[in-house]
Amino acid sequence: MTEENAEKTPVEKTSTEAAGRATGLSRRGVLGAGGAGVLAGAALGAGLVSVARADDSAAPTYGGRIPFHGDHQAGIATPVQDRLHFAAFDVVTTDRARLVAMLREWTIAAEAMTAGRPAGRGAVGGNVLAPPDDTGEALGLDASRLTLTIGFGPSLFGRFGLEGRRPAALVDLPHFPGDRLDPARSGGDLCVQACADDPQVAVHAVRNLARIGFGVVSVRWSQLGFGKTSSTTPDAQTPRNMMGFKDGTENVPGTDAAQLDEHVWATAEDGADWMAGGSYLVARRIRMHIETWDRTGLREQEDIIGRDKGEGAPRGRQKERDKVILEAMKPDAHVRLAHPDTNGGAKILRRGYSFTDGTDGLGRLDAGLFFLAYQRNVTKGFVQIQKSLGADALNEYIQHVGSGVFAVPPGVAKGGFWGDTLFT
Ligand SMILES: C=CC1=C(C)c2cc3[nH]c(cc4nc(cc5[nH]c(cc1n2)c(C)c5CCC(=O)O)C(CCC(=O)O)=C4C)c(C)c3C=C
Ligand SMILES: [Fe+2]
Repeated sequence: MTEENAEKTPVEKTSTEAAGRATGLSRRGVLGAGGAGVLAGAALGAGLVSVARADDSAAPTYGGRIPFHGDHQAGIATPVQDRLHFAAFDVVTTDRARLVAMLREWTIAAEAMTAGRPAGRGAVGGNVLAPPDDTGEALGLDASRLTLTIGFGPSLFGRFGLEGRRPAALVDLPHFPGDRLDPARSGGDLCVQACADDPQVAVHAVRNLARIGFGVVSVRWSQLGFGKTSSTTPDAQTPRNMMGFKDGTENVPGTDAAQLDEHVWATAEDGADWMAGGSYLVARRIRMHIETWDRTGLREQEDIIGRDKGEGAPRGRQKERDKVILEAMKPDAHVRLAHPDTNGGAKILRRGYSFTDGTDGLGRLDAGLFFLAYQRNVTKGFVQIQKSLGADALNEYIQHVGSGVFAVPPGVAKGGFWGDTLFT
């Protein structure tokens, strides 16, 4: 933890102190600018309202602000918000200096937007002959606990003088049986994970980064998510996925420093000194055959998962948090195969979201789970567990259709920029 963040909860609680640090007008401040209202508007609109709790069990704390700076990027161990906009980018320039300049600009914009301020000089009030710096759709909205998390894909490391800097842990994912990966929904040189309680805030952030990056990056694919399917706060109510089951019961808690160090945060000894304090992200778009699932009997559904549907209790137990008895589950139950005891102790921090992208032209919902998982070692984490899930009874009801793997660098210190440990 940096000195500054050491005494703070993940959601910044103070208003006056942080307001003093805010450099620009808030989104609300811009709208309400005029006379004495400006200062008050700046403090409020920067999203600096106090929130009673730092977990995600409370009603959405629109306006809550999650600090951008720190040893680790926000959006990994911090409490999971309700909405996602994830985007993967191709770098379209061959000029390293332009890429670095864009990362600096992105960082400044990300600092502003996660604090509830507009990008650049804002959406209004500037030169009327020039396009505004900010696209404007988040004017009047609070920070909404927005987090922006950047990652670098394997394809970035063959260029820009980064040859030899690719971490050994950033492996290409192998082909898994049943994969039907669409290249148009896979890969990417960079990714940005935007999470917020308000979907408009998340979409606004990605849109403005894409706009700033024009000529340097172009969006390769993106995914919206509407309901978290995991939690980093075990005391909070566990969310449900599109199959109706509680999802995220057994996850790495965002407050458990020992587990985070063991399973999530990379160290210099892991092979890449620039990744110390970072993590590795696996993203998978997993389509669910919802209609088939909905015609499956309740007992069979519960056997497939290995937990009951109502309470989320493991097979043979009563309560969600009761210790699992793997032998009480069918040999091909999802939880049994994914459990650390079946995988040499492997644990990943899941942070996925449900998605529904309309229908597929055959009258079926194009819905599922946009699976996001952070880990210190992709081979020992996702790859190990996914291999084990080759025997999963759930496979009859799901298909992996998109994929990406990214090195997520450590957090940014004040005055630094996204990826500075890699590029400088
Ligand atoms: C490779 C990793 C995993 C993939 C891919 C995956 C897909 C997937 N999972 C569900 C639903 C549930 N998963 C649950 C638990 C669970 N899943 C994984 C890993 C992957 N899941 C792990 C590591 C665990 C925890 C195992 C444990 O330690 O007990 C559960 C149970 C509740 C919970 O603990 O989260 C559900 C439900 C779906 C629907 C899905 C693909 C669409
Ligand atoms: Fe799972």
